[in-house]
Amino acid sequence: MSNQDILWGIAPIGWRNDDMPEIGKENTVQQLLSDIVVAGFQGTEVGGFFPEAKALNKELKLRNLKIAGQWFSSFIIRDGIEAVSDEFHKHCQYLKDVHADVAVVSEQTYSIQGLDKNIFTEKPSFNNAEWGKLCEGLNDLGRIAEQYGLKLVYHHHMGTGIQTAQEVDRLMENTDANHVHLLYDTGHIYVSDGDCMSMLKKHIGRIKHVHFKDVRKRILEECKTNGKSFLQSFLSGMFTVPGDGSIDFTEVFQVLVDHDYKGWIVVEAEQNPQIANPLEYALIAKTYIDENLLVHT
Ligand SMILES: O=C1C[C@@H](O)[C@H](O)[C@@H](O)C1=O
Ligand SMILES: [Co+2]
Repeated sequence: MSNQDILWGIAPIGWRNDDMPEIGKENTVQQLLSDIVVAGFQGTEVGGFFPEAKALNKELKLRNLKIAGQWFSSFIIRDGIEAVSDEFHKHCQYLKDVHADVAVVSEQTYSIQGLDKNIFTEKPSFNNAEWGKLCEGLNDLGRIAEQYGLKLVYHHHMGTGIQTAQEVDRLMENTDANHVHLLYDTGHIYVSDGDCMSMLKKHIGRIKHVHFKDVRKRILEECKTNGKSFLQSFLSGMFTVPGDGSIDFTEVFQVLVDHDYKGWIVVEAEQNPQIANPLEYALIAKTYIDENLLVHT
């Protein structure tokens, strides 16, 4: 594997979190991007607080950084594909303008990820008609993404209708592999199913984007016992950067390398920036990657 095949990024979510815009407000885009350079990453994903394309490109160029992609909350089941397509075209145009590679899509109809509900017991499920509508709609969005030179990567997520390995299997079976790819997020599947290796091995051919999110198992168990929401769980420290939690990333990385994975691996650890200094944790992640993952390649 050559070093160019994998690009290493870190998401803005440790500095400022789109799920909770009130925390980390003091962290500017300039501060975030400069911290990313200091920590030694090659790029990031777009956060909700990022400026328009021209201004962002200038800040990126100053620091020789790249954009991997950006999250898009789709409501295909609730609003229908036509309404979503209009919005998605605009989203993809912005991503093209900032030279991104992927459009991260997550279906948010009935999602409880931002609500004050027990994230471990109250997730929604889709009925057969909703599944059909979603899969067809994602195929359409995948074709739109391609018009902008992007790959649509689907983000399975806690508290949504596509959370468990079984739900991801069904989504992969019923969408077109040419147009709908998978974003593999270690943290979400570990919290959901207690295992992150099966999904990786099963769908490695569809995985075109990766989020490295680690989980502190002891805190996960506490959050489960107390029936916490998604937001309360991450504020309690359920997630952290690779090497600081309970997931064995050497195993994960080996599978990616063995299957010649090409693309981004983005460290993504939402924590409260007032408790977990974002630059300090970015450095912990990079040191772990350099000393435990890249050392064997
Ligand atoms: O990729 C992600 C984007 C966030 O907005 C989300 O809530 C987080 O958990 C995640 O994995
Ligand atoms: Co993620």
